[in-house]
Amino acid sequence: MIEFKDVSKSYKNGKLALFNINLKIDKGEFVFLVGSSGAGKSTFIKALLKEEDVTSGTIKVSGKDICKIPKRKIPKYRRSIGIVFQDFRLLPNKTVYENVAFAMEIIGQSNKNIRRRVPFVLGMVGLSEKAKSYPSELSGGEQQRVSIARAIVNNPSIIIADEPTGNLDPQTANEIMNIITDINRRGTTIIMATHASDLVDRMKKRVIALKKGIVIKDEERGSYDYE
Ligand SMILES: Nc1ncnc2c1ncn2[C@@H]1O[C@H](COP(=O)(O)OP(=O)(O)OP(=O)(O)O)[C@@H](O)[C@H]1O
Repeated sequence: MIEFKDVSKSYKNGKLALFNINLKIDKGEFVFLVGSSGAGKSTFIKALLKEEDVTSGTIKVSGKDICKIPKRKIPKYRRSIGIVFQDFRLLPNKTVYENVAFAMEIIGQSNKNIRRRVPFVLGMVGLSEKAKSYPSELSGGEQQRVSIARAIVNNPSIIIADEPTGNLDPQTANEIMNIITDINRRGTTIIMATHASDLVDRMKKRVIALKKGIVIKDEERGSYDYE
């Protein structure tokens, strides 16, 4: 499903952020991406989203070399991936329902589909009762649930979660992990960058550790430690 082949990335200032990355992530896998600050996690994610071009090597997603996607088709490619951020990034003037519906509107889904699908995903993340609330009326955990609903509403085959529990207390973080695990069980590939060592150790999923842009560990049922 995802394949990095000899991928390196140096930024314009000469900083080498990824070096010779070779890895495959299968459909339906759950992968933690770990490493200290500056190790290259964000660059890895940006390369996958085509927000940054790599300097050399190829990245294939669902059999397609994403380096070759023409500019005008990049938005369509990005929409095949759901993204969850640490800081939620909800639209403050839209309700919970409208935030999720908006993700369907921008890809031209019919009102009929939207009316059917949005309540379903809000149910999946346990937010049916909050459909009419605004983000400012929600707890951090609830806001993250909305952002997860928005990420999955168009049925992406991959979800990228960049430190999704970073702003949440431990119990709320656990609830969010349960939701992400549930989405993974339904067949969605999950790539989650995190510093939450306790979560990584408990989940016993594949762990890819980066250090100075190099993969220093790639373990099935792995643990957080990477030194
Ligand atoms: N736009 C940029 N221009 C130049 N250098 C950059 C740029 N973005 C990142 N870097 C550098 O590339 C390296 C990898 O950064 P990256 O943001 O990928 O790390 P990270 O593992 O995501 O860190 P964090 O956990 O703090 O988010 C760092 O040395 C960083 O300073």
